[in-house]
Amino acid sequence: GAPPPLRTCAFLKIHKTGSSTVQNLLFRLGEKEKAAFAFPYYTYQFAYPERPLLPQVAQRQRRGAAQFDILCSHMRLDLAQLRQVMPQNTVFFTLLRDPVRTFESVFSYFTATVPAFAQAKAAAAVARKSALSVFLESPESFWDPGEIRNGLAKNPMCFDLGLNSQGWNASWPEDLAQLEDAFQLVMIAEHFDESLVLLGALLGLDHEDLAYVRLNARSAGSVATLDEGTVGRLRSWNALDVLLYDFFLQLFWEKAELYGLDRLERDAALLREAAERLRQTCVARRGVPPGDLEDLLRPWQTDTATVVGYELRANLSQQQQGRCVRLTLPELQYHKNKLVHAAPLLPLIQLDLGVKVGLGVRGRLDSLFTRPPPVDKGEHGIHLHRGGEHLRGKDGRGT
Ligand SMILES: Nc1ncnc2c1ncn2[C@@H]1O[C@H](COP(=O)(O)OS(=O)(=O)O)[C@@H](OP(=O)(O)O)[C@H]1O
Repeated sequence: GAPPPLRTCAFLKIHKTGSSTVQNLLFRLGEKEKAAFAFPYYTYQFAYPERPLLPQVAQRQRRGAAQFDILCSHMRLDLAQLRQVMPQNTVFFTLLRDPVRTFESVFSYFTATVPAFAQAKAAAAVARKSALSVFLESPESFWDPGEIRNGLAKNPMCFDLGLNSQGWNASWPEDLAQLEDAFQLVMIAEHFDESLVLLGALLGLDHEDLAYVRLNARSAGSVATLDEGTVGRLRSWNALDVLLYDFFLQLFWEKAELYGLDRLERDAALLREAAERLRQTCVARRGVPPGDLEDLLRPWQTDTATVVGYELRANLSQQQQGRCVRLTLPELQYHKNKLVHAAPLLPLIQLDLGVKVGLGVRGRLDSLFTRPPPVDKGEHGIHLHRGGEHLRGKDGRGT
């Protein structure tokens, strides 16, 4: 018979954990299943790092759908609002990565745009040291916790999870318990394939559905080698992310044992084979520098990190091309594509305020990615990219 429909799900996309790879998989699945996406009305993320989620939700596909099926764009978590947007039976899941690797990646990618990092970089130029080492010598001296754009400068995973990420606080155990309760699965990037197998079990997906290529990876030259001292300083600066990760890593292995460790390894191997087949079909060259990539497949670059991509095979059939382009399509292009081809969008969320949002006209959508964003701090509490330089940067709409 027909496969069971995809379960309704919300993926909290945490920066620099491998989240674009998971998101891409959800986009492809959702498209195939004609799912109703709750996606950001304006751009590729929901008001980040602010948290007014509701007014930012728009949808496409399955016109007249009574509810959303998938949500997977960047936001800073606000569980209450997320629960209002998504139906009650939604599967919540997210992905964590080793906190040292995560922070190194966050630092490298956002050096110029997170103020605390930018200051360290300026100081480093004078001291002729690396920005990261200067930052870690005295992070407090660069870090103004009152500045929202510094959210990613300390415990970035906790920040994206909506926690108080600035330091130890009394509500921590309760916050963790709440997350454990809310998320049916917390995947671990260091066990990516095993994580996907568990996700597949949760959402009713098979190996072919779960095949992926690693997206949004930096070039080897952009990745810092970390000595032992640096690792220690990174861990102590991001102590809450370390606690968070250790907690969910343990939980991950408990889930893995319930699934059966042998079975998990077997299924992860099958998944790797499926992924390898897909790569063989699609990819001519991996690790391709941005200059060699066409616009459509070039991942967003920042001033301080080089992000590599994929060159597709030349002789693909039209059907293969559709599949392969989607497989390697970067986050911003996937969103843009959805937005541009989404006409007419449906007004979906009726705010308490009695204001209807989410209804767009085609012309406005088409220009979304070519003109500066509307700076609307206005009536409906929509704070688009307020102060979020890196966010503007990632859109490629800035300078
Ligand atoms: N499958 C898999 N397994 C392990 N690691 C992976 C995977 N896919 C992506 N990555 C790494 O994740 C980093 C990109 O994370 P995100 O996509 O979350 O970044 S972003 O916040 O959306 O910009 C980026 O890390 P760095 O290369 O260290 O920057 C990717 O290499």
